[in-house]
Order: sequence, then structure tokens, then C-alpha cells
Amino acid sequence: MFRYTCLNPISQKGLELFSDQYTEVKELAAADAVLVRSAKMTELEIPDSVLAIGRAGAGVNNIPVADCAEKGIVVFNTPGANANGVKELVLAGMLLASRDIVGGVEWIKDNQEDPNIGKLAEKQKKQFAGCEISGKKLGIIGLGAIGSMVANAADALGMEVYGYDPYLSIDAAWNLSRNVHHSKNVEEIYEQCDYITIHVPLLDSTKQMLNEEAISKMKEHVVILNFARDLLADEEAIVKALQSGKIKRYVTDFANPVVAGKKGVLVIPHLGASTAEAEENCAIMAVKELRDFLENGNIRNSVNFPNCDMGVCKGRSRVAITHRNIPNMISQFSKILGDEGMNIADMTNKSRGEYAYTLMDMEAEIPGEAIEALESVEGVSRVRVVR
Ligand SMILES: NC(=O)C1=CN([C@@H]2O[C@H](COP(=O)(O)OP(=O)(O)OC[C@H]3O[C@@H](n4cnc5c(N)ncnc54)[C@H](O)[C@@H]3O)[C@@H](O)[C@H]2O)C=CC1
Ligand SMILES: O=C(O)C(=O)COP(=O)(O)O
Repeated sequence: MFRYTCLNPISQKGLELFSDQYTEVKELAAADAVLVRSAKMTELEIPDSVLAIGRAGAGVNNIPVADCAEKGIVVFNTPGANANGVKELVLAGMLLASRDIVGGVEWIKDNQEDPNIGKLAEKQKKQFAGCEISGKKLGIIGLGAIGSMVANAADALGMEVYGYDPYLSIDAAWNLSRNVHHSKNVEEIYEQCDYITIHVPLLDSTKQMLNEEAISKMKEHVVILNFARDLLADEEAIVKALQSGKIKRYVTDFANPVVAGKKGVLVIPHLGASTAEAEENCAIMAVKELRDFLENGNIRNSVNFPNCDMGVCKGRSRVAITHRNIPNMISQFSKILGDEGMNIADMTNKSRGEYAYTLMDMEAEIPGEAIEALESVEGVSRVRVVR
């Protein structure tokens, strides 16, 4: 029996994939697994009883990923599952920034009682006129699941697309339209583009990337779109550049007091992934990842442990060990098990940075003493008998 808790509402389409071996609990302290969207887990005390966290979405800056790795808690996300939802909103953002649709709609609302509204609208519409995106240069910083979709869609709409991503994955590269111009440095994006959209994760290395210096390199009247995270930009500097006219519009999916209500800023209340399709895709992927981990010990799409897949346990028992990626671990594990007279039927060891994961199928049940001995190995964070 496994227990899970949801820290945010999670689509029923995903939750219904939990078998009758699972029950939902309210308390984090009672849960083996956690499903979460944007709830700030960095402010929570995560109990040792938690085995895994499934982020139904992409960004994991709300989860203390490194602390979890240290404790042996495996954190998953759902790569690409909400990318199309975000892509569509970015396109909408570009259009909203180019034509004063919001101003026009508000004007209609304000004049709704006027019996001559039709005539009046024809007279007034010139104040809401704008420009087209076709033929303009779009710079995309980060060509992952979202950035690459935005690139292809913008290309199809007639934009000249520049992409910058020094860590571009092979999959993303294959999916990218050949018309996308490969920018080898981000300065080219700043200097050349009329629209700049950012799609990188929030990391120490990307925080405040769009700062005063970056803005100073940009073209006059540039439009900046931020559907990734507000902390990627120095928004005080952006507001200043909006006031001076250097930036034409800032479209952001993240509300905060710095940008809310400011002239030239279009703030959307974090709706990028709020579509029925994205919510379902994310929930389904997260639940499948958690189930495979809890039931088989397999890891797919973790952000703090390596991928590891041994299928379904065919031996008598399976043990999963999270540990530090240091020498001599495997030999210590096999000695402990060998001393107990146990034969390893199958095993996999994978590493990722400072951490590693070992899965072992045994021909017999593992005695409690052997588990305790494995737990006491220096560098082991967690030993779990999966079966
Ligand atoms: N507004 C919303 O509702 C949503 C926002 N997001 C945000 O968007 C971010 C990106 O999402 P995905 O595209 O799904 O992630 P992804 O992991 O597929 O793509 C991120 C890309 O950024 C690149 N990158 C990393 N550091 C970079 C740097 N310094 N310069 C240029 N490129 C760099 C990586 O190589 C990768 O290709 C997420 O981390 C999240 O913060 C994601 C989904 C929904
Ligand atoms: O997936 C992401 O990174 C998002 O920002 C989406 O957040 P949400 O699941 O809508 O709270």
C-alpha cells in the first residue's frame, strides 16, 4: 500500500491512474509520494518518510532539489508535458504586445452603454493600431521543450527566428526548423531582435540574466516576453527601461508588486500551463513516473538522480539504494550481501553528478540485518526494499 499527497490540485486524469494499492492522504508527514505544481516546497520541512516528489510541470525551483538528493528523495518533473500550452500563450503574448487588443477591449467595455458605440469605435480605433509580427526578428533564449516549439511556430508565422542555447539537447536540435538562425552568443539576440523571449530554467547561472547590461545591448522599442520565471529578469531595470521608451512592452506570466499595474507591462497570472491538456499531460506523466519508482524502483525524468530502468522485478526481491557517487560503493554492497550468502541476480548502478543509484534483484529475500548493514555504509542515504 502506498500513500500520496497533492500539494496543489492535480488533474483527475492523472490521479485515476493510481491503482487500488494507493490512497490519498492530507498530511505530508503521512505520504510516501508527493504530487505538486507550483507550491513552495522550499518553505516546508520535508519529512524523511517521503520517498519521491512528482512535479506535474517543468520548473523545479519551488522544490529543494539538492536537499532532496542528499536525503535520497527522488524528484521528478514532466519534461515537455505542458510545452504546447506555454507556446500558445507566448504567441498570444507576442500578438498582445504588438497590437493594443487589451486597450481596445477595455475601451469597448468603458463605452458599452453608448448607443453609437459602432460609429464611435470606427473613429477611435486608430489609437489601438499596432504592427504585425511577420517579418520581425524573434530571439529565443533557451531552446528546450518550450523554446523549440515557439521557434517553429514563429517561423511558420513568418518571423525571422534567432535561437541561443549553449546546452541544446540532440532531441531539441532535431525538432528545430532549419530556418532558425543559430546564435552562438546571447549578445546577438540582444542586438538583433525586435522580440526576445526567454525559456531557460531558473538557476544560479540564469538568475537576473535580463539585467540592465543586457537591456543596454537591446534594440530600441524591443518587446521582452518572460514565461519562464520572474527572477530571470531584473524587473526594476525593465520598468525603468519601459519608462524611458527603450523597451516597448514587457509581457510576463508572473505577477509581483514590481510589475503589476506598471505602464507597458502585460501581466498574466501564471497561465502558461493552465490548459486542460497541459494539466492532464503533466498529471499523467507524473503519476506514471511515481508509480514506476514506488512499485519497481525505476527512475525516469528525475532532476536529481540518474535514469535507471530494470523493468519489473523477476527475482525474489529488489533493493534500491540512493547514495553518493564515490568509489567502492558497489564492492561494499556486494560484500554485505555475499556475506549473508545472497546471490545478486541482476543489478544496475547509475550516477549523476554527486549522486548515484543502485538497483539489485536478489534470488532470495533480503534479511533485515543485511538492510541495516547496507544503510550503515558511509555515503548511503536510503535503502528501500522495493519488493
Ligand atoms: N509559465 C508557465 O506556466 C511555465 C513556465 N515554465 C518555465 O519555463 C522553463 C523552461 O521550460 P522547458 O522548455 O519545458 O524546459 P527545458 O528543460 O526543456 O528547456 C530549457 C532549455 O534552457 C536551456 N538553457 C539552460 N541554461 C541556459 C542558458 N544560460 N542560456 C540559454 N539556454 C539555456 C537548456 O539547455 C534547455 O534546452 C522552465 O524551467 C520553467 O521555469 C515551464 C512550463 C510552464
Ligand atoms: O511547469 C512549470 O514550470 C510551470 O511554471 C507551470 O506551473 P503550474 O503547474 O501551472 O503551477
